[in-house]
Amino acid sequence: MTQKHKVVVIGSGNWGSTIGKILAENTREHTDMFEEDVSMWVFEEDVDVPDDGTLRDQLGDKPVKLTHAINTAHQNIKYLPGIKLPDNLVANPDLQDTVRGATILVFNLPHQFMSKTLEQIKGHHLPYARAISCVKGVDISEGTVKLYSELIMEKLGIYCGSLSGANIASEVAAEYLCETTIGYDGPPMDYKEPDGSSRDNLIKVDKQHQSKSSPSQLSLHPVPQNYPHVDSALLEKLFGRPYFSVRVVRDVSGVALGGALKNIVALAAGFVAGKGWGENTKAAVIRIGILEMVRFGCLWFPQSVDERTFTKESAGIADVIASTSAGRNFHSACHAVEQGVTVDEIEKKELGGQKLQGTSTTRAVYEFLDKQGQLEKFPLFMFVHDILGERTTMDALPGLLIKGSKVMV
Ligand SMILES: NC(=O)c1ccc[n+]([C@@H]2O[C@H](COP(=O)([O-])OP(=O)(O)OC[C@H]3O[C@@H](n4cnc5c(N)ncnc54)[C@H](O)[C@@H]3O)[C@@H](O)[C@H]2O)c1
Ligand SMILES: O=P(O)(O)OC[C@H](O)CO
Repeated sequence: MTQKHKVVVIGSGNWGSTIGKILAENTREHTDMFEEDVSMWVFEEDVDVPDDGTLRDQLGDKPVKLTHAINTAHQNIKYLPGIKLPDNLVANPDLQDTVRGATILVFNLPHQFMSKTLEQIKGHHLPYARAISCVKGVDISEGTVKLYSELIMEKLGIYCGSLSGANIASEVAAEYLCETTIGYDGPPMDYKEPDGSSRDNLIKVDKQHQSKSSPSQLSLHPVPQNYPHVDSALLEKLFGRPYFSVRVVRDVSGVALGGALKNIVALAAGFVAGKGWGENTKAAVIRIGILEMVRFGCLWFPQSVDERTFTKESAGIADVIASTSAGRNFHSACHAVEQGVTVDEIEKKELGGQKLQGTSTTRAVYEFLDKQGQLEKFPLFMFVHDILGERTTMDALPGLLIKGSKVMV
């Protein structure tokens, strides 16, 4: 192989910076396969410098640009404070410059910002780049439901897998052992054509990744032969760390969907905790939530979602467990009930600019199910939506759980 992969991260929040750290640690260890520097696109903003002697020596005591803080102090002082980032993780405020020439794009943004970001990237990336989406959410538009891995494929015309798991960012950044799942089912003919840039050599990808409501076929440019193959072995080298155990599976949709829908269940669990109703009630909510996650996958991603992903992989059951105990969605829902305010208010007040994914996912999923006339099959998702919009109260939950205890997949 004569070429090395150029890896970039798009997004620099709590998880974006953590994944950036992992990638940069690995590109430094595998310089035979990857360029050592990893560029990270940062949505530029002015940030206050924490009252810390070393940081103040490096950055001063006036607000600074976030990119300057990351590239000087090697710390994301706003979204991942207290964690040392490798110095080969290079913050870049210019999105198009970040993706230029990159062969592996890792998307790690709150889903709210994805569509606009993809519009800005279009035409500035390599046609044969490959992508991994770490985004937890779904895109609902014109009556269809799409995963962000799909949206990336459609908007940029490049193959995209997904990464999701029980991965509370602060714990991963502190290097406490955890697992993750990567869904990747890239085209088998990826490297057969010597000239990857030739338009004549497009590869057709057929229904291996698409939801029922999306187009079933996509034409892809093969990766030139002189790059290391993007396959499960390469992905394990790029993402796996002694503290971050990676399993690669083929169920891209199941992995992405697990990460998106568990946030609705985490909100429900948080509401229960806020009421002080205890672990049995929370367990009942989790059980029904998992059934609804599986049902959603089976209904709208029947060709691709493997039901077992939800029960066997970190992207399924393990993520539900972590998120219903310690995630931001869980804590925000809990505090909202305790303080008698909305979850949106808690997000603004307590999260320091971080973005909840569960509230907008709940609203989007509800809107989609409503259009499909399928709401009654998802009583817990409906309940979370109604609590968020103050259309019902927590007193309705016991009745729902008793009804839900008879719910079968
Ligand atoms: N934080 C976690 O523990 C965690 C773990 C696993 C997966 N995830 C998922 O990773 C994804 C990214 O989450 P995160 O935790 O890195 O982000 P975050 O919640 O820390 O969000 C803040 C990010 O949004 C950016 N931002 C703000 N306004 C923007 C705009 N207009 N355009 C573009 N970007 C803007 C900020 O610069 C910052 O990088 C989400 O889908 C999340 O569900 C998060
Ligand atoms: O903090 P949350 O609720 O966004 O959850 C974080 C991760 O998704 C947990 O795996």
